[in-house]
Amino acid sequence: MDTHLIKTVNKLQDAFSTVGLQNPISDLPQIVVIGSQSSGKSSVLENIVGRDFLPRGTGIVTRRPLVLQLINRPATPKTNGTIKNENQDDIANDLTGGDNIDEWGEFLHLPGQKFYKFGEIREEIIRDTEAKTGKNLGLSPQPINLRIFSPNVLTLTMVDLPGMTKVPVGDQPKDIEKQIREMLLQYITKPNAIILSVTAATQDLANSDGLKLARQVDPEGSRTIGVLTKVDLMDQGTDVIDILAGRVVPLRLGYVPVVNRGQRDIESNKTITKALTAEKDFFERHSAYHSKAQYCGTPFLARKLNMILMHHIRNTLPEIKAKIQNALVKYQQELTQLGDPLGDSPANQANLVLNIITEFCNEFRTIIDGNSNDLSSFELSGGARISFVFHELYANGVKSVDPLEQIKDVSIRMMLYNSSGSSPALFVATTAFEVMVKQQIKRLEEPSIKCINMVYDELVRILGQLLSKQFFKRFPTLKDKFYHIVLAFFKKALNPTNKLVSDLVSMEASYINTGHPDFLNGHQAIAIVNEQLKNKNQPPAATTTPAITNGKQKPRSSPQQPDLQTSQPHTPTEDENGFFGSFFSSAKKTNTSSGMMDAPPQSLKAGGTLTDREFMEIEVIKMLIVSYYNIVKRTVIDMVPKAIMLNLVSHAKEKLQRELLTELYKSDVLDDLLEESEFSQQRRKECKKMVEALQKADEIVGSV
Ligand SMILES: Nc1nc2c(ncn2[C@@H]2O[C@H](COP(=O)(O)OP(=O)(O)OP(=O)(O)O)[C@@H](O)[C@H]2O)c(=O)[nH]1
Repeated sequence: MDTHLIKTVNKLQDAFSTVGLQNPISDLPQIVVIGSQSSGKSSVLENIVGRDFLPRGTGIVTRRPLVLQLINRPATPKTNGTIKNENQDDIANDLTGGDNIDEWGEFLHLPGQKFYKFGEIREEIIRDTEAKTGKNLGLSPQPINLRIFSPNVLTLTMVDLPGMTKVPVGDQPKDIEKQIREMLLQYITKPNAIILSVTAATQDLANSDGLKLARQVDPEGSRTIGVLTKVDLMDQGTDVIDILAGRVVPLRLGYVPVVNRGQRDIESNKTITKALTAEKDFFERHSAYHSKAQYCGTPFLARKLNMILMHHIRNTLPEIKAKIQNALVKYQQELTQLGDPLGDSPANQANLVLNIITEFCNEFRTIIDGNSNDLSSFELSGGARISFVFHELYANGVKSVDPLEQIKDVSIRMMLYNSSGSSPALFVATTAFEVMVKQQIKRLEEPSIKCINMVYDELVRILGQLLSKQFFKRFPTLKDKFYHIVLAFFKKALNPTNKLVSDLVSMEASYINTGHPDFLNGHQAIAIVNEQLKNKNQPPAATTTPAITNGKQKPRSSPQQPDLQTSQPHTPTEDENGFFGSFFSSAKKTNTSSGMMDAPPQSLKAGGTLTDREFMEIEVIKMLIVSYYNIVKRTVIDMVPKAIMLNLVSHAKEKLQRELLTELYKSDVLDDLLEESEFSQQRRKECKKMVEALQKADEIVGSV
């Protein structure tokens, strides 16, 4: 093989292996040898490879495909430090099978076994062929896979195939011709196969089986080279000049006449080197060829192949160049992101910390305000999540609190008794209403505090997002510090926020503004309830009369109170007219029966059937509670988010930067803060190495 081609490919392969990229030219065309039996295919292949390792001879010799992978590997440096010359052992290794530690063969079916003697490779091919096909000329499509490692070969694949034959002999099946054709087609149909169609010059070219088959898969002849063997065996006075001139069966890539070793040469162990010299002499001395001797013989065939391979490589170069360029851009970008290694200059360090703090805070504000560059279209982020907490979670949480859920009619009744003190009340007790509504307002503190915690969680989430930035990967200590400082800052802001929010709720509870324009006044409430009472006392219409709860209407009957719908309408007695009517009436009954006045029991409870007045009082109170509660709900839904924004979110937006600067922008901590992570240091080295290697690779590709 052309050493220039080998060197070029090696350079490209080196360029790629140093940068760890998949080598795009590893896929060089396969060279496939086809032709009639004994036309000299194996001989041609051997001459091209320059090694004597294939079984050759008369009759059918190649009976299984031989897939020969040539693998280029660098020569082992000599102990004296000089690199071995590529060709220095060329002759020594010939036929004799002399050992060369840099060249060996390996069979797929004998993994791990290295064959340094090429004669032994041939023996193994014969042994394994017979093992699979028997000794009696049988054929098999099962390939023998052989890899040859050498500094002197191109990494490419060559395939030696059984010769085409028509008449079965020995153990061969009747359709041997068809079977072989199919076997060959499998290999030559691949578009990257270069077909070496071998025909003995002693044979009629028009009947060449190899050419006919090649034309089937390559009608243009763009990848078929005609090889004419046994030119030395032609009758005196005949030659292949007409064929070479394209006057017989023209081929775009032309024909190359060669002279391989004859059977006698093989038997006398003539070396390839000697055979090549003899071939050269033959063409130079032959009267028909001597003027065109440079276009004849194995070296010219090898050059032709090299040219085709070079052409292929040139075609692949733009792709290689693009791959190198892309990788270069990628690594250069990463290198820029990693930044330069920091010098010890305190001014540099301080500047960097300042920049990181500024960038962090800007980004933090941007995320909260929703102006971030990487806005997601899949999920809510940053400020939008906080807004969701306020307007969905918190607002709905507050709206769902039912003030009457915890207020039973009996407790209202009890409260009414108690709030009127020792004198019977004249009308709806304001005190009872206020006491009850205040208790209910206090219940709004819990969802409000929960809302603060949810917003806090969102801030921590944003913090996590920001800490995943590249520069924090580079400085783990700085990242850690940021985390703790910012978290502590948020936590500190929680206290005034909690205080402000609970104060807001307390404010609501501290003064019940019955003069609020939206508040349902007592008269309206009484009118509504009176209407209900009227309906109640007119059965059966009363059965549909609802009581008002939390602004909604629901059936009034409940287990805690007598079912007013079923109790008979009654005229209130004198006793029952007071708030304590029921109680006194029952107490009186007790006293009358015992005939004496006992001390009141330890625990006194209001009981007995509700009077209409009590019913009215209870319903009015409930209605007022619901009305007032709705006003308070609206206020907290409006105010609590404002309080959280003021003391937590906006506070962070405004004051976080100062906090970070106070804590981090100090000369005595800079050294520790900016200690780079192992990862960054390592990665920078890797990237630098890659950039250098890629630049070199780019140069190499440019020079090919
Ligand atoms: N004199 C002479 N003999 C040749 C030439 N080429 C091949 N031979 C002889 O022809 C015979 C067949 O050569 P091989 O290389 O085994 O041919 P093949 O095409 O591989 O044979 P099969 O694999 O059996 O089809 C051998 O005895 C070779 O020595 C040549 O150019 N000149």
